[in-house]
Amino acid sequence: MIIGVPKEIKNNENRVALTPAGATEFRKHGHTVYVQTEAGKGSGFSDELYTEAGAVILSTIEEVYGIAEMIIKVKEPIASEYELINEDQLLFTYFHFASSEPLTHAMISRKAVCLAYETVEKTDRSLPLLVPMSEVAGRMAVQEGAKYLEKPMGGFGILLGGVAGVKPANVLVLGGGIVGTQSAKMASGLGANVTIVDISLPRLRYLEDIMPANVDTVMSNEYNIRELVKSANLIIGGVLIPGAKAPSLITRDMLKLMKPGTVMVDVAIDQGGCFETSKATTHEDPIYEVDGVVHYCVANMPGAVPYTSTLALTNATLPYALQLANQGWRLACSKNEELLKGLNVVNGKIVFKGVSDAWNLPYTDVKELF
Ligand SMILES: NC(=O)C1=CN([C@@H]2O[C@H](COP(=O)(O)OP(=O)(O)OC[C@H]3O[C@@H](n4cnc5c(N)ncnc54)[C@H](O)[C@@H]3O)[C@@H](O)[C@H]2O)C=CC1
Ligand SMILES: CC(=O)C(=O)O
Ligand SMILES: [Mg+2]
Repeated sequence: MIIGVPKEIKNNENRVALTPAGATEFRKHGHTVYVQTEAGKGSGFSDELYTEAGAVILSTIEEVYGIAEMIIKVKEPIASEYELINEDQLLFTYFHFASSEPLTHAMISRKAVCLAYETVEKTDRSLPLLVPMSEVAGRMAVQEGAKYLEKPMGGFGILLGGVAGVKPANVLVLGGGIVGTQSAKMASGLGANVTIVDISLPRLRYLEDIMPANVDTVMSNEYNIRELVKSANLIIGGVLIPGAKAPSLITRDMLKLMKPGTVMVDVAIDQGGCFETSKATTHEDPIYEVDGVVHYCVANMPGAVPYTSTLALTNATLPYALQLANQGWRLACSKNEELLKGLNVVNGKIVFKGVSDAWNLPYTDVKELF
């Protein structure tokens, strides 16, 4: 198969979807890899390293989209890429369709085959291609939160861990999945008082068991969240209903209950966000304020730490990408349920229920397309 790796063009997105090690694996399986020049630069991989690994460097994004049967990317295509996408072309990347109606319509009209990293799902319901980036974003959420809690950055002016004789900060984590667990580990390690809320009692039970003593677990419901936001200094949003629009757990009226300078990091922004007042921001301009509350809503947080993120992401994606290249998407998806769940939009039809529900568009059972 002919594989194309474009350079990411989302704001400050320095990850790349394939490393030179991955290019070597594709070559060993008889595939041809085209990489856009400087695609790996931000992650520390020069064009020369790809060439040595057997890939061919192309100078423009148009050439990459023009030649490839499968495009491997990191982030969803942005508007300037839409017209480069061809009918039947396989796109393997994050899409987060439920947070973007224009992207959904664009991919329908391009008639491409869109296999989304974030909905590839194992039988134990884990999301193997989301996990590594959720680990990164969960950890980063605490770093970013700590930074914006500093007074000169617009925050309340509290140190997460406090010092002797002074209480630490209160950190509220919404969702105790991968993001929530990593955030809680980081924040508790710094000495903050952490509360994790989740709707899953077994998950809360597990977290209660493994977390240190400065982490509490609380059932997620409106009443409890309304109480907890009053004393929170940092709120981290990490809830997920796979493939669907995130629920708004923090409504606008709750901001009035918070202390001015409270910081809210909405990691779930890529699925539309779990705070009613969230709107996606960029690494260049990451925060804004509503009612005295600082909002950080960057949709590609791991893009800021590409050395870590590219390796973590490609460790997980490569085995799936190789299956797609070796067998083609139809055979690979019919043999592997995990990949089948990644199909979101196929040749103009929405085949993922969370996406059709998000935009009130018709749903087609993916099995009809085989
Ligand atoms: N902004 C960014 O750069 C990044 C964003 N993400 C996003 O972060 C979000 C979380 O991802 P993961 O932690 O991997 O998901 P996950 O599936 O591991 O965890 C989600 C948790 O939310 C809980 N949940 C669902 N509804 C809830 C509710 N009403 N109240 C409380 N908890 C609820 C679930 O029980 C689950 O434990 C996703 O939207 C993901 O796409 C992930 C990586 C990077
Ligand atoms: C998961 C995601 O949105 C990211 O890694 O950017
Ligand atoms: Mg405890």
